[in-house]
Amino acid sequence: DLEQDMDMLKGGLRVVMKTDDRAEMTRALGDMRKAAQDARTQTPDKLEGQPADSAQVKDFHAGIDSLIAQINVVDKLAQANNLDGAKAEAKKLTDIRDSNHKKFR
Ligand code: HEM
Repeated sequence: DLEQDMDMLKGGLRVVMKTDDRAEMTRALGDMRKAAQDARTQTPDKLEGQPADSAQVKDFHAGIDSLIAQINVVDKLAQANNLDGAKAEAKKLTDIRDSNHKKFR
């Protein structure tokens, strides 16, 4: 469920910010991408009962999509073994998290 996906994102982000191992970082990013893709199929409690084509549901999907896009940016840097660059870009994941939590949590 959505809570599990969020917990996966949290664990993954912690690894990304901490690790100095390229393989470990890319694995964590893969887990985060999977969790985000699953979250996209869920409905937050706040949006329960909203039609699938409502502005709020679309905005939720857009928030998840921006998270996945930034995960991909971080992953490209990690793949290139630029772990410092990856960590710098990973800080933007927390901005995306915070702005979306304000709206949907
Ligand atoms: C790296 C990014 C993110 C992290 C680390 C993160 C982490 C978390 C955590 C730890 C929780 C609490 C889960 C629990 O109750 O056990 C949570 C809840 C939640 N998050 Fe995120 N989150 C992220 C991004 C997002 C994004 C992008 C969205 C929406 C577009 C979002 C929407 C929500 C919602 C709706 C809840 C409440 C879940 C519920 O209904 O119980 N999160 N998140």
